[in-house]
Amino acid sequence: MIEAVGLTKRYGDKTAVYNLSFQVRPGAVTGFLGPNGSGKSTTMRMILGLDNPTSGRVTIGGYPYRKLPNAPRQVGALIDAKAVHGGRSARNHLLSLAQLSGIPARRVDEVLGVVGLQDVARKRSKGFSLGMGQRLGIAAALLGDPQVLLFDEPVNGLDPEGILWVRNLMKALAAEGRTVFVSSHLMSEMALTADHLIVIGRGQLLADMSVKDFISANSADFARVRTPDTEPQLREKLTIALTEAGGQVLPEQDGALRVMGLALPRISDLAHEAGVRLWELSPHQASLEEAYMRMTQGVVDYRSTADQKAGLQQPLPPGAQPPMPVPGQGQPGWYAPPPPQHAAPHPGGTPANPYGGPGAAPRPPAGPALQGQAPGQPPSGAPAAPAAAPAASAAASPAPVTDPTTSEDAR
Ligand SMILES: Nc1ncnc2c1ncn2[C@@H]1O[C@H](COP(=O)(O)OP(=O)(O)OP(=O)(O)O)[C@@H](O)[C@H]1O
Repeated sequence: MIEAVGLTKRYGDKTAVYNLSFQVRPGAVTGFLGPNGSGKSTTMRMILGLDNPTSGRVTIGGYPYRKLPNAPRQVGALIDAKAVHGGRSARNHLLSLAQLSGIPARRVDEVLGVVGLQDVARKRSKGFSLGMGQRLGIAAALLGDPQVLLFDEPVNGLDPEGILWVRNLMKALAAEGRTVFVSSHLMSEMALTADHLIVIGRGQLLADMSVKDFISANSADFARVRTPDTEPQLREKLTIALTEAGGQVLPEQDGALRVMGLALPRISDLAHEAGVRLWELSPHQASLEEAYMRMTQGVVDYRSTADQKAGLQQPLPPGAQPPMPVPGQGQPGWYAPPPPQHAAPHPGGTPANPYGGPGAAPRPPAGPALQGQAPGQPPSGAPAAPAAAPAASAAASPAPVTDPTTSEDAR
């Protein structure tokens, strides 16, 4: 188990992580979510002893990483896939890591097979694509057959097939009873991969709950209602009737209405009483991505400006929120990792039922599980303006001897 208590990291007057407390348990994939610059990598680096906390502590199995007995066999990590000696072959890179940690050479070939790099094992890694580099980083993390695994943005640069492979690998590792902690800024990916979520914004804890609880706490049900396109006055009439009955009504981009706070039968009755014919009345559930965006919207450091001239972002009516697409998520299925240069048959996905139950009232964005300071209130020292890109690099740090992402030259 990984346990952080009051973890805080300051770089000068920049507070990267503030008073973070959480536990990452074995037997589950725990997703570590947050917008860019929210402190995920900094937290991971502190877990691995690559950065010292300004205050607070973080332990693995009760020990700080640097005091962990036989750390390379207990903890594996992918922090920066680029931190590899490019002149070495993938196999030699892994062999040198294995030697340093007393891991038998045969394990190198095993992990090369697991990540699908066996056919390019003798090629220099500097010729590797981003995705192949990620696979090599994952191979290094698996080298010691560790019980605790940390992956920082492991799907970066991977194609859809690679993303599915990583997803299934994480799940398989957790199913074996290992502790799997994986960071991402993509809620959609984490919703498919993780069992539990830790969400941070500007270095602070926003949520710590199971994916199931996150969905039920944050995915508001709503109804889509459509009146005849040919009679706009009916839409207006219905909007007034639904609003007077306590519903929240928002326009959808295609001319339909999004109605929250009223059950479907009630909407139907109100429409009937108002003499409004309906062309559509259907139950929907706001996507998890939308719930995550709402939760973190006050704590995003880097935000694009609208380019209305280019038509990239259309202005919405006053008070309206942008409607989101209804989710249709694919079902994961396990298959062996293919070599990166060969396309494997994609197992495809059966869309999950995207519809929630009708009529439930919308819940507040972060719900009861929202923890710590409110989003949008940064800790002292956290600037509201965009900061410089992180300078953190595993290669430049006093790394533990088997940190798989550390350049061998740096050791
Ligand atoms: N060595 C450093 N010196 C100064 N500031 C740093 C350093 N490392 C990180 N930061 C700052 O701390 C904040 C958190 O950075 P961090 O890389 O941990 O975020 P992140 O959530 O991993 O972001 P991303 O999703 O973009 O990788 C950022 O504002 C970053 O600029």
